[in-house]
Amino acid sequence: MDPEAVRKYSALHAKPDGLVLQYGTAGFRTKAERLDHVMFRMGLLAVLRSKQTKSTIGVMVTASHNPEEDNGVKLVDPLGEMLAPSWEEHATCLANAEERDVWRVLMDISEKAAVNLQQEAFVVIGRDTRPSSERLSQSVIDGVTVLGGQFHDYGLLTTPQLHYMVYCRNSSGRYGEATVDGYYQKLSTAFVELTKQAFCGGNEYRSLKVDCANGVGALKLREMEPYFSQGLSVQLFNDGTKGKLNHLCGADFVKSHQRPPQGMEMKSSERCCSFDGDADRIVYYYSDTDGHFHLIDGDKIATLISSFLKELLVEIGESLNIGVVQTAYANGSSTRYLEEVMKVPVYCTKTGVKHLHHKAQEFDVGVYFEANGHGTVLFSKAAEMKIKQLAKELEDKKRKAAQMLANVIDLFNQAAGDAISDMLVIEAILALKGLTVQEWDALYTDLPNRQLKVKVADRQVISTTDAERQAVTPPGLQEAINDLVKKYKLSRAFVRPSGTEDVVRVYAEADSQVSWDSAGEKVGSERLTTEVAGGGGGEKGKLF
Ligand SMILES: CC(=O)N[C@H]1[C@@H](OP(=O)(O)O)O[C@H](CO)[C@@H](O)[C@@H]1O
Ligand SMILES: [Mg+2]
Repeated sequence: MDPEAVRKYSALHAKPDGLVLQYGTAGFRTKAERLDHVMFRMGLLAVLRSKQTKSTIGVMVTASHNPEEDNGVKLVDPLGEMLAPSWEEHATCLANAEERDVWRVLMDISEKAAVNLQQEAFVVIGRDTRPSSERLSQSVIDGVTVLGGQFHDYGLLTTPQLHYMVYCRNSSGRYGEATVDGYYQKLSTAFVELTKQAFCGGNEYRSLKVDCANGVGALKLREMEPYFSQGLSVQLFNDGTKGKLNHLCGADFVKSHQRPPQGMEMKSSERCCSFDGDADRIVYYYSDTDGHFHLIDGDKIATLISSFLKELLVEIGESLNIGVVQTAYANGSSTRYLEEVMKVPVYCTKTGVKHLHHKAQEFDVGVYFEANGHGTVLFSKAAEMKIKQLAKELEDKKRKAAQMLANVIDLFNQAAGDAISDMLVIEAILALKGLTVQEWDALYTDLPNRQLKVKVADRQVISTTDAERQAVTPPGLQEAINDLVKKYKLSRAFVRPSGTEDVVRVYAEADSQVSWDSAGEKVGSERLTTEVAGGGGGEKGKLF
């Protein structure tokens, strides 16, 4: 650790004057050309975090579903989870430090977090396919090396693959082998084992169209296909050979526009899905015989998965508890179905995977999904041990259920939501249960809903409580929402400041198309833009 070297290299990755960025819901995200200094400094910070935790730390260079010109970076903690909140603050502090203060801030962080500077450090790095990502990940490496950290650069990876690598390395290989081949092997073996019994019924379910958002998911799915092709054939669209990343395609586009991606040839009743740009989200959809588009989002994915898991848990007859975690964006119909029909407890957390992940850890089997398709299932260590033990011991029928659960545990990415892993789980469940995509969709009917983005002068004037479902400030806002919502059946609306974009998000749902349009429009444009934004920089809220 040489202060002079840090100063010298830092100057080569200088911070643009006056630029202030914040470590948000998913790390730093902005236009790629503003991020060089942030990358270098996150390399430095990853070394400190690695020393402090005496573990391998991950750095992922991606801006997920955001436009190709953007980029971003986030750190991955030892068990493959998101960076601890206190270190998010250190990250923001370091990213915004003036050039001359960088060394001092590093020392401050080391002192506050009791980092032993003599400790060795190891950092693993992954990146998506954006044109800027290779250069920016080189800046991360510069930061790591100048502080004397060791590193392994995995190059192109999906975000969940990087989380997987970190988890593997910190569990001495118990979770799996920390290579892409290890990832492919682990998931594919579990998938093939799980679906073995399904094939007696023929192969009609076994093909799937995948929109890869022109992102890294295309490369990785293509590499992986030979490992699982005996159980599933995938046809890739938007594979990056021509279109632009996330442009008119990908999970975020499909979910927010509720229409198919460009470049996908959909025939009626075919099962299709979309990944986002870094392949940690997935949504399914199909078009019916009348040509109507049907979206199957994260809520319906959570429902399918939890009903499958609940049946297996009942079958093995152990008292393992299961819980489903959602956010305020979950469709009211999904929550009602889970609670009232399936009798599974449902919990609501703030937006952002780290909140859901944290809550899901409280259960033996914790299912969490954001409506936008980011999610996974976590199994407690005790549940995993018990299930794997029962898979060897029990009499026939119960053993089969325990074996299925054991394979499901291996198939889910326990570190992060993962489009590839979720896709394989869903395909296995549909095959095992003999469900068509329409039958899955028919589990319940979504309440019509709408999201608006509203640009306001200062989005932080809005603060919320009750897992973001109630506005606390500015005064009067919640009362106005309540008055509106009262007028419509089964309706619900809330506003919150986005953690990733400079906008306020408005959500509204109600029992008919007419109601939600007017409710959404009213909450969105009238109240927010005229009163909350205070006339300073507010634009008319528009549907997107
Ligand atoms: C409504 C919505 O989809 N919000 C997204 C979005 O967060 P915001 O804080 O709403 O900007 O980006 C997050 C990170 O990708 C994701 O976790 C979350 O679900
Ligand atoms: Mg993503």
